[in-house]
Amino acid sequence: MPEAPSVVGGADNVLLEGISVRVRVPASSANLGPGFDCLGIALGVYDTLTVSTVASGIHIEATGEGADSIPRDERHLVVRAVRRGLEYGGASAAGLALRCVNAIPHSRGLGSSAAAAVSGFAAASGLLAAAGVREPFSDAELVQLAGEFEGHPDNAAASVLGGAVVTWADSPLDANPDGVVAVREAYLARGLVVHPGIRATVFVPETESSTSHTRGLLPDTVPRADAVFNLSRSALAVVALTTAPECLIDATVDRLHQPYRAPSMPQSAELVVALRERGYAAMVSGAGPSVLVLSTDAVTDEVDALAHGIGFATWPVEIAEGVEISW
Ligand SMILES: Nc1ncnc2c1ncn2[C@@H]1O[C@H](COP(=O)(O)OP(=O)(O)OP(=O)(O)O)[C@@H](O)[C@H]1O
Ligand SMILES: N[C@@H](CCO)C(=O)O
Repeated sequence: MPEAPSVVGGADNVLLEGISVRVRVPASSANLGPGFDCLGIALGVYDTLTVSTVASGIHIEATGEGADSIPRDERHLVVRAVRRGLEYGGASAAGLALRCVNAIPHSRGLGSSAAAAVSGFAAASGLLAAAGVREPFSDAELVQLAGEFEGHPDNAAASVLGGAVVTWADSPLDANPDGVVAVREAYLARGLVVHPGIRATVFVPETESSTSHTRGLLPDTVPRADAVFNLSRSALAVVALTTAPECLIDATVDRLHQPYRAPSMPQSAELVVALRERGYAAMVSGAGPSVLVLSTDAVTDEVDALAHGIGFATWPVEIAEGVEISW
């Protein structure tokens, strides 16, 4: 089993002013139907971020998605991830200047918060490397750091590694005098080689949906038949994504989360049904309300018009490479 990195560190090195790093991070779609919390795919919609060390304070210039609503101080998700990443690498910065150009829509099931976390840790990695403090973080470290920080390693791993991913968590057990306890969740991931014929289309509504709200709609226990159903379909999803795209329709049916979330996003549920009736492997993207189609053919104009009629924009997107860091 691959080793998860250990999250330790301090803030021994204060980085000099004038170090800059640039990051480009893709959006992602989690679950891919049945693979609740364990499958994801990177999508070619990108946030770009430039982070520079400055003498003091937090300076944030943001354009694009979320620019009107995100905080411009230490509460900013990317700032928090950069700070945490520097701490993990044994350093700190007196001040940070961020330039964010955001194209990933927020709260639509396209992994914006995971991408923000990944971009922050990737920026910290670049700053540490540019300053000569340490080697850049490995992909495994980025998955662990961003997964732990943001809570959705299925999104985070896709944004780190690109392509499609399988993620899993492991809680190593530690014996202490009071008994055996789980010490810490380790987040691990492996990439899949996506069949070259598969393309992605996302249908994005104007309406937002909070992931924490729609997670709260899920039951704590499910019928065994539904669990078995999803086991077989998520195993099939790995086959369909890599070697058998003709199985995508069967491989993207889910009984663990979409049925429970459907009442909170009726248009998404309606669009998934309409697309599947037309032969497309359609599913809610992550926690919704966007809808993802994986197919070998482009969607038709009729589908585009149908989606538009119920408030969704049609975005054909590439299956993306993972995060890029330059300094
Ligand atoms: N680039 C960003 N910069 C700062 N904050 C961000 C950024 N992207 C997302 N966020 C924060 O994350 C929130 C969205 O998180 P949420 O988990 O609800 O949606 P999501 O990540 O877009 O969807 P999902 O996790 O279902 O794919 C935003 O409201 C904002 O507070
Ligand atoms: N697997 C998570 C993804 C959230 O982005 C969910 O469906 O809640």
